Amino acid sequence: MSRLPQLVPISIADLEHNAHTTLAINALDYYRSGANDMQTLKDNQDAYKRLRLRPRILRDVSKVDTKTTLLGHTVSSPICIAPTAMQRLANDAGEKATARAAAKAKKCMILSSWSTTSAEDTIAAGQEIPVDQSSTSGLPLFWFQLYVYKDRVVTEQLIRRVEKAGYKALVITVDTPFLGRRLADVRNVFKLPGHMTMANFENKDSKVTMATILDQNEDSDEGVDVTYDKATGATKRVVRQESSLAAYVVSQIDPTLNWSDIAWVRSITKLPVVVKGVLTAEDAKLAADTGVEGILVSNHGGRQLDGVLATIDALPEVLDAVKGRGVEVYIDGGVRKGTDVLKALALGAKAVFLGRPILWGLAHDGEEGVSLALNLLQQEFELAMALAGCCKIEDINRDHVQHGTTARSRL
Ligand SMILES: Cc1cc2nc3c(=O)[nH]c(=O)nc-3n(C[C@H](O)[C@H](O)[C@H](O)COP(=O)(O)O)c2cc1C
Ligand SMILES: CC(C)CC(=O)C(=O)O
Repeated sequence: MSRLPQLVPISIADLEHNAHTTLAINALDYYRSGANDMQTLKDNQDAYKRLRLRPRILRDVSKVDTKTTLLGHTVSSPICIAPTAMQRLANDAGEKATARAAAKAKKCMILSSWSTTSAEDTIAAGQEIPVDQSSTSGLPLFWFQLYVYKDRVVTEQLIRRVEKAGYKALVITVDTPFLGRRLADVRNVFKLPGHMTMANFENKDSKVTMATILDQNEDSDEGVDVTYDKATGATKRVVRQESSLAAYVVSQIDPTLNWSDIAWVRSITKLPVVVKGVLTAEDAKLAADTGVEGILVSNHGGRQLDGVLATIDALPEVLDAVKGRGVEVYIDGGVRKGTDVLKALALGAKAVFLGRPILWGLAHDGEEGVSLALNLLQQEFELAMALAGCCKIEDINRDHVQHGTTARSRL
């Protein structure tokens, strides 16, 4: 495959370009893909482009402060890191590099259950970064993303470990009873390279190892390719394997998950709970009824059910549904520019979470690359705030954004 030259990155798009030139194809495809036609993947970004900003002028924007709070913790900015599995595919330092960059920027990072570095080692890497604990401009914050295993003992053990390690919230992913069908991963028969592990499940007491699944998958006869011989016109059916991730999810993740399980998790931990993957008013109300502290409006970066709303289009109904219920509402999916962050906050999101931009940074230059991705977004956001007449997060409101391209007075 011919590779394009690298760019000196000055935007997330440049970092993505560079990742395309350096990553091995199975990692690149795994990271960039959405499910099926990838309609939702594309729409997540397009929907931001359909919104227009309404700036205010003459407001003394010489100083812009982006600090905010997440479930009572002050962080430097509402720009946060979404959980993405298997970060060592991008760079050998993987989740440790991301944690260090998050800590340096005093931002919130959510670690995936399916990280290639353990929960303990990841947070320890972040905690190695010296921080002034009395700082009022924000502190690093680590949350843990939980996949609920069929085996509730495995799930509970993991919760105990992350509580002990110092994670401050559990983010339960609720949109993955089965893995969405990402065609490139099926074609590539995606596998985690042998020297990497799903590090949270490698202890000797746990029956759950990726190796077990890979072994099972070696014998699997799922998936068929049809090849066509031009010379003879003959077709041949070639049996091949599925993406090992899909097999892993089927074998381990509980598709019976329902609201009573969210209540169960709440009953066994003192950590606040965020549900990740809510897209409708109906489910937002149920989440609030269950007593969760946060909702992350997410379509999993377009990787699960293709054809759902872009998250920025789903956000208003979720916010309306839980208004006055004391639940914080966050968003992820398609955030690539500072103006996207401003639009999401103007519509009412408390914070935005970045998935792929962090992976592109990691692939570009490990910890430095993640810092670069965070800094580029942060600088763009500060500039967007200033140009829209906002000095602090509380200044951003619903009047700063509108749907459509027609002036409001003519709507
Ligand atoms: C490669 C990759 C791996 C992901 N792994 C997880 C995961 O382990 N757990 C999870 O809840 N979400 C996972 N997600 C979804 C992200 O948390 C997030 O919802 C999504 O990436 C946001 O969209 P964006 O990539 O456009 O920013 C993953 C996304 C990607 C791209
Ligand atoms: C291991 C994967 C199933 C993690 C994930 O959520 C994803 O790839 O989107």
